[in-house]
Amino acid sequence: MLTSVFYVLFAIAITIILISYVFLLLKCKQKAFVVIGLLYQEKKYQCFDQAPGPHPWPIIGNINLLGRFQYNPFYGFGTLTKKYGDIYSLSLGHTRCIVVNNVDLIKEVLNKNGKYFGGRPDFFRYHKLFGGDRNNSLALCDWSQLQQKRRNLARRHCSPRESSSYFSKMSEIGGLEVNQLLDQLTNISSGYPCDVKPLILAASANMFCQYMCSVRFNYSDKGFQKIIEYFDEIFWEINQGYSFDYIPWLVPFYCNHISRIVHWSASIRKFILERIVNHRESNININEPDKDFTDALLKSLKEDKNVSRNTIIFMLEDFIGGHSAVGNLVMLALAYIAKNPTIALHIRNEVDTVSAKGIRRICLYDMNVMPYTMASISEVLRYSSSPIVPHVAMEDTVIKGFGVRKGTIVFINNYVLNMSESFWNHPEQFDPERFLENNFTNNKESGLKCDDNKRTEFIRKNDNDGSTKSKKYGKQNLNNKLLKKSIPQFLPFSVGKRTCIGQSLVRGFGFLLLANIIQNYNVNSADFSKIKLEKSSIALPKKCFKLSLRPRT
Ligand code: HEM
Repeated sequence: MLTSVFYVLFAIAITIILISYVFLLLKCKQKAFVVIGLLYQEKKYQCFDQAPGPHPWPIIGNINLLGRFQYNPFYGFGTLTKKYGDIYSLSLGHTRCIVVNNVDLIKEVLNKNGKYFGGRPDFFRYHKLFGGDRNNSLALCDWSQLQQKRRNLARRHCSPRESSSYFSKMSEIGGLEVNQLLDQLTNISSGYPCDVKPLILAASANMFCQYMCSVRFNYSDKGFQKIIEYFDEIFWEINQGYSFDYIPWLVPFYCNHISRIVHWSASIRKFILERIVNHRESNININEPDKDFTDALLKSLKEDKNVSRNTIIFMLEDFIGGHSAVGNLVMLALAYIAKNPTIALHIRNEVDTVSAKGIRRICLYDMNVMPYTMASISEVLRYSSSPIVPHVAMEDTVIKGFGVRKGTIVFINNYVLNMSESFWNHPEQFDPERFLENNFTNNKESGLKCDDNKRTEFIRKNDNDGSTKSKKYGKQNLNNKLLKKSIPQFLPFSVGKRTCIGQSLVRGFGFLLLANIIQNYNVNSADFSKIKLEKSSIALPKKCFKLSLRPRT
């Protein structure tokens, strides 16, 4: 009896494996049918083969290859280029994917063909993170008119111009919150190792909450602490990849993990409703000018019948959640500074010069005259190579002559760009100087690598003129160094229609936190072996390394 059960199960398993294998092979061979023009007002199609790639295994496809590079899948993607070229196909489970590994291809996907690649992967996890529907999320939804509307609504608040009132509001709020953070740090800054991450996240969260919703929370508020922790968990989660994303029948094995995700996101939503939205909703005056982003959102709810209350709440959640990215980025910057004391010295020189040796705090307008500090933030972004959220082809299309079928996931490998020796000198070294230059000459024309410094005459301007000049030519500091303005292969926030909306907030609030901490503290670590910084991620685990902060005398 037992033997026959065994044979039946064995036969079922073999059948499943065979069906899966045939299915996978067929998917690899399918061609993309792409419209190439009109003939007598009829669409003319041409079919294109998919890019070649490694041979898939039944059921798992090529997941085994990524398993080998679990610590850094994007490094793994890079090594596969040696065999398959800069664009190749993979099957992850039964999902077809392409990986693009050079700057021209990346721009071909995101800029030239952005309208065809506006989708996002349909992972079960993504739905669970956003109330059962990933289209509630700004970053994980497919492209739609609603998404365009949401982006337009957010633009003014999230990408403020330096001359705008939004920018001065950011500076003011950021400065006040920095004072609160420094107060908190005095309690723990004895020079002994301490867990600074929760405080930095709380400061960042308060900057976002005040800027977007005109609300701030006490650092000792237990509800606030929990929500920051959950946001941080979600930020880590979004930056991870799991086999069950591609092999859905594995989901039941992860049900505890999934319940945790649901709990984090439901708790965040409850907090935002109870502590921010409900009160504001009852007091909204449609005739008064917008006080903040929350006002703009709530008014759009009244004015536009196509905008739902859910949309508003999830948008707020997405934007407030941006604080985790900033907090993690600042933690990373502090870790690199602790490891490289000369970097701290350079930042401190800028801070001391700008603040007349600490007479005042650093404000947002100082960004223009502190290019080394800004360069350090860029170098953290380069070195950590935060992955670009995968895109999905929304219809059959063609990239570099290879067919890409509707539903194909596109991995944009910006890690290879950030670590390429053809673009950067000694890319393995952490060196903010690579983002600085001495003059205004265009490096592209000279054929130099983007971090080669050219030494030509630079007209010295006095300090008062510095900010006007910096607006015109890029960021200039008091030592006549400039922050390089545009580096074509440096795409930490991606490009195209789905580019990051929060980049100005990242640079602004990140700068304020970093510069003011360095102004006041020497940052060190008692045990550098505990500072584990993974490549291809700016997300740190919830419990990460401790740092020693010693007040500057
Ligand atoms: C270090 C911090 C950050 C990095 C490196 C980063 C990077 C990125 C990247 C690479 C994308 C994907 C773009 C694409 O798919 O082509 C993205 C999307 C997005 N980011 Fe950020 N981001 C950061 C912080 C923030 C913050 C603070 C906010 C909000 C306040 C934010 C809001 C968004 C949104 C809403 C999207 C989705 C845009 C869309 O799909 O239409 N990000 N970000």
